[in-house]
Amino acid sequence: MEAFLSPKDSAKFIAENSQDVLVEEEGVRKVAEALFDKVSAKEFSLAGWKSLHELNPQAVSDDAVNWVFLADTLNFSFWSEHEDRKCLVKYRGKMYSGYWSLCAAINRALDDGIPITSAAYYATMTLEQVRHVFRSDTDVPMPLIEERHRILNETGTILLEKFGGSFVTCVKMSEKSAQKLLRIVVENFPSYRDEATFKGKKVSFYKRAQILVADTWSALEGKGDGCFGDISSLTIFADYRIPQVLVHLGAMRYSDELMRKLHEGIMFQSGDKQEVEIRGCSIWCCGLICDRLLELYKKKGQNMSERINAVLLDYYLWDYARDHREDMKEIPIHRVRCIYY
Ligand SMILES: Nc1nc2c(c(CN[C@H]3C=C[C@H](O)[C@@H]3O)cn2[C@@H]2O[C@H](COP(=O)(O)O)[C@@H](O)[C@H]2O)c(=O)[nH]1
Repeated sequence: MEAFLSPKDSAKFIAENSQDVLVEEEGVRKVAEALFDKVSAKEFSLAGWKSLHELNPQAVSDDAVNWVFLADTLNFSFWSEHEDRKCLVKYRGKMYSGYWSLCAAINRALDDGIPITSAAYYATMTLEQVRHVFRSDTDVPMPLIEERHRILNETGTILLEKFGGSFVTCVKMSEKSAQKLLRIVVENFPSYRDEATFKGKKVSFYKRAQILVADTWSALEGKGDGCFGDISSLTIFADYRIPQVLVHLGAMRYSDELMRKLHEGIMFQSGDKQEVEIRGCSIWCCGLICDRLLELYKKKGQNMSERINAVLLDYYLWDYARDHREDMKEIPIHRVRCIYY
């Protein structure tokens, strides 16, 4: 059976053949120049994963790795049909939305003595228990709660049967290779198989698998078992926020027909031609921004390959998108209900 192209090779093929999404070379150059001075900021650093995000685990521990595995197993589809009616989770006096509502619910459960990060627990959770743990503090529930229940049971069972119930086993098996860990995750956990067909080719994005590797690297602070020598081989994580911010910044452009569909709030299916073009071009565009950034530093005689990679660029752009919602409202997200992002 023909193998899937890697996310990087998929992105190249998609960008070369895309019709409704275009990468703007001039916009890429401008974004790289605008980010030049940001590279040394904490928002663009590995340490920012903990120092900027109070809900992320702060310790370097097995518990932190299993927390990350649970969070990224459920890290999909938080957008709401109406901006003023959405799932919110209150934790330690603060309201969280979107992806952070998931993290707040996980930490709320742990504080309540529910071992939600233990595979032995979530492998056999009932739908009612999942509804309770991930309950919203508004009347809008977290989207796709039944899928989350199915994925928890499936993933927990596999982790118990094949890896002794801990994602640390997978990390150790990866022997400090991000690509090896990515392959272990995709080969063993079906819900992470974020793949599609585009113009007859089998393409992959592996958004949750790649962010799982990246978050594991961040939780372990790039040390010990998390010292991935090939972390720069990962791409950005093709979600629904990164494309929005790339178009907002002028690095990417949608055709008039696609922009009209986005403004109408039309739902896409995972694997649709235009949805694949949005995701593939986003990955390709961010790869070019990284290349331009590295070139700008090289011209100044500085090799920044340890400080500039797609993971850190992604974290920066994702946080930027979160903090500039208002400025970006003229660029709608593309709406898909799926378990991949
Ligand atoms: N490309 C990319 N996509 C990411 C993340 C994250 C959170 N992770 C990091 C963030 C801080 C910590 O550093 C975590 O490591 C969530 N998402 C995606 O966004 C969407 C949710 O958006 P909203 O509805 O606005 O919350 C959904 O598809 C979700 O899968 C990321 O980092 N990059």
